Amino acid sequence: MPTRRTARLVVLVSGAGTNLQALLDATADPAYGAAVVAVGADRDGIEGLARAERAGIPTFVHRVKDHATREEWDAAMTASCASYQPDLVVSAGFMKLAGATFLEAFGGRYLNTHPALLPSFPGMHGAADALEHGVKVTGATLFVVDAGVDTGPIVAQAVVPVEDDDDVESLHERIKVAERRMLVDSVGRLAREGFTITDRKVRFGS
Ligand SMILES: Nc1nc2c(c(=O)[nH]1)N[C@@H](CN(C=O)c1ccc(C(=O)N[C@@H](CCC(=O)O)C(=O)O)cc1)CN2
Ligand SMILES: NCC(=O)N[C@@H]1O[C@H](COP(=O)([O-])[O-])[C@@H](O)[C@H]1O
Repeated sequence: MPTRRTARLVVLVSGAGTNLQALLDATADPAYGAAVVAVGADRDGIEGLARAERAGIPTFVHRVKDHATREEWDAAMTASCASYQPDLVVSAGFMKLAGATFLEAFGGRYLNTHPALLPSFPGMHGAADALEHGVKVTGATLFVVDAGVDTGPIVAQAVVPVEDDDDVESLHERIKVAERRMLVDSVGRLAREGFTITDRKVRFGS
């Protein structure tokens, strides 16, 4: 990881892209230390891609159904990401699991933000699963993606309360407020300070 030049980020999205927007807003300040150089998606017509286009950031889309196999889709995602020479790839609401080819190219520098306090409530419905379980606090986790599902080394976590009258939407919105702050703070630090991973412990600094 560079600690002096501006780090190059490729951000992957599948939906609204509010986490992407938080990164785009932060990177407007050169002192942040990182720039979004491309945005990738697994589907067309999403607000996340529109946010990138409005910001003048190049985009790419690879739909699984347009590829003969999941491995070919994974290779296409890998090639498109690699063409932008990212220092970090950030999955921000990207609803596809990365395969072996992608992890071979970007393992150790592929980050994902998840709407629960991992290792509790992994998968696609972190906020709903936490609410259904009846926990009193939940939150968001930024981690370095590995071959498992939401099992990688944890970079940062943010805690939010669960209120008695929460539904999934109100809880997820509260999580997303804390999540965006955590994502922006942590990605900036990773870019400016570098990081090491030893025995699952992620530490800032090189
Ligand atoms: N190899 C990994 N890839 C990714 C991880 C990960 O931990 N390991 N995290 C994700 C994001 N994620 C939750 O945080 C997540 C995304 C998607 C799925 C999933 O089962 N997706 C299905 C398709 C669902 C759909 O398209 O509607 C799939 O990939 O076939 C689970 C967890 C980023 N990638
Ligand atoms: N398992 C992946 C997952 O659930 N990701 C979640 O999707 C939301 C995307 O919001 P956004 O599109 O507004 O950034 C975020 O809360 C993110 O953690």
